[in-house]
Amino acid sequence: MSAPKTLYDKIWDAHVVSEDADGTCLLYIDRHLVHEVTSPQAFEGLRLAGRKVRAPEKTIAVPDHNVPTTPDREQGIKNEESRIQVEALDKNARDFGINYYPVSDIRQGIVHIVGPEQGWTLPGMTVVCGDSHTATHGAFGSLAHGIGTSEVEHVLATQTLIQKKSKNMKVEITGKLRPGVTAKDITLAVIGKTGTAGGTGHVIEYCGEAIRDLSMEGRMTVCNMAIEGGARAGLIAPDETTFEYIKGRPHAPKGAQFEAALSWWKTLFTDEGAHFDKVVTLKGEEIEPVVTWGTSPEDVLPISGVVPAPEDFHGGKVEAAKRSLDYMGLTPGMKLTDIAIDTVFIGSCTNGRIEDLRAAAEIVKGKKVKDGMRAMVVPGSGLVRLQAEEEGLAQIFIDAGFEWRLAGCSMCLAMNPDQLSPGERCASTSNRNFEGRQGRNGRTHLVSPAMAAAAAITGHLTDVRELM
Ligand SMILES: CC(C)[C@H](C(=O)O)[C@@H](O)C(=O)O
Ligand code: SF4
Repeated sequence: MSAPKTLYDKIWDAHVVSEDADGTCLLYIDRHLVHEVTSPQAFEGLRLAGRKVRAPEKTIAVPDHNVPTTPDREQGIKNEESRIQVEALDKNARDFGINYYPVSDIRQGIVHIVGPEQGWTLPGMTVVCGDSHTATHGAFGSLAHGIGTSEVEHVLATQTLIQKKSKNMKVEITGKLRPGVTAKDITLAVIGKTGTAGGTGHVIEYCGEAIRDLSMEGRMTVCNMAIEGGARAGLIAPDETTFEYIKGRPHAPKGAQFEAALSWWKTLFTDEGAHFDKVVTLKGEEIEPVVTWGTSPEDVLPISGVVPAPEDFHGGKVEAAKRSLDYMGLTPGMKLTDIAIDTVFIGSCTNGRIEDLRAAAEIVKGKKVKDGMRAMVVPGSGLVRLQAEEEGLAQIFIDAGFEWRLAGCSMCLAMNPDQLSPGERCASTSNRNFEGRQGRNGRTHLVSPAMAAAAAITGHLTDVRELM
């Protein structure tokens, strides 16, 4: 019998084309997702070399970062740099004959939401994109790497990627989550525990009862932030929840092909006794709704906590905490629930899926957004938007005073008109709270969709359990 393998080992081994003596491998890539920010130079490189895209049928492009999300967006993009990037993608998609969802297409949205939604992302695949949050696709038990622009060109030209294998890390969430606690709280709590470097050099497999109990949407939220924990990728073994989600999607296999795929997908789990280089365990029952207080995704505390003092930390983190508190305009000892919020952003590839909007709408229903608050809901794709309208969620948000937007990355990062002004403070369902991330001198508190909704109603960071 062969040695027991992890899920990561299995997918890796199935994709190695060749291996050098030093362990550098050439990996076959099953899906290449492309957005407008990291691809222009890559396509230009192909043009200069007179090359074609090697596998256009496995290459999928969609503009997301730079697109405005206001209803008037068909009038074009005002910012020149943004407009040029999106126009370049339009042209490159046409010239190279790849799959494309332009801004005018109802299926357009954030690349990590569109891929799974359209059935491009499947278990056991290798998926790459010139974007760090490609880890999202690991929720299907696919090995999903973020890559740089020169690698984008390499994959476009050859459908392969040069990689060294990472180590195996297991993150187990045991037991059940308590009411009001979501996938976002899990993934933030994990980073709170491991730090942003905890996963460095590793691919994380998330497992345990609390992970098994999550929907595909929740699993994508968890894997999305693997990169924020420093990992190369995040993975969850596929199961009935996965197969059910995939079945019938436009690009998923059909009929006999589905059955054949299914019999392989069912082998995609970590064998009994397989070796992990690092193991982290959290108890599901002990996870509370969390928020970030600082400018790193590891600055996580339960909402019942208080703003920490620099002296609570050790080493380099003391200075970092000082700087964070200064930037965030917070005083040690202040209750987290006393932090006043002026902006709420519900969206992004972390939390812009239908389940996220349902969770937020559940809290918002019949209530009003606090006076003076700017609150927006930005569905992750045109199809999520449509579904939310059909389910009556859009109306709940609109009635409460939220702006109801078109799909895109929006206020997750300051590359489009949705930005914070200096000093503004946002409860955001996105994944990064770096300085300036949502706009120059803007302040970001990362939270779940339900927690963001609660803050929109009360005007301050709020324990969502009080509104349930
Ligand atoms: C613009 C893009 C390259 C970037 C990433 O790689 O993640 C963005 O999506 C982000 O979230 O910061
Ligand atoms: S939604 Fe945010 S994290 Fe996701 S791809 Fe867009 S900018 Fe990056």
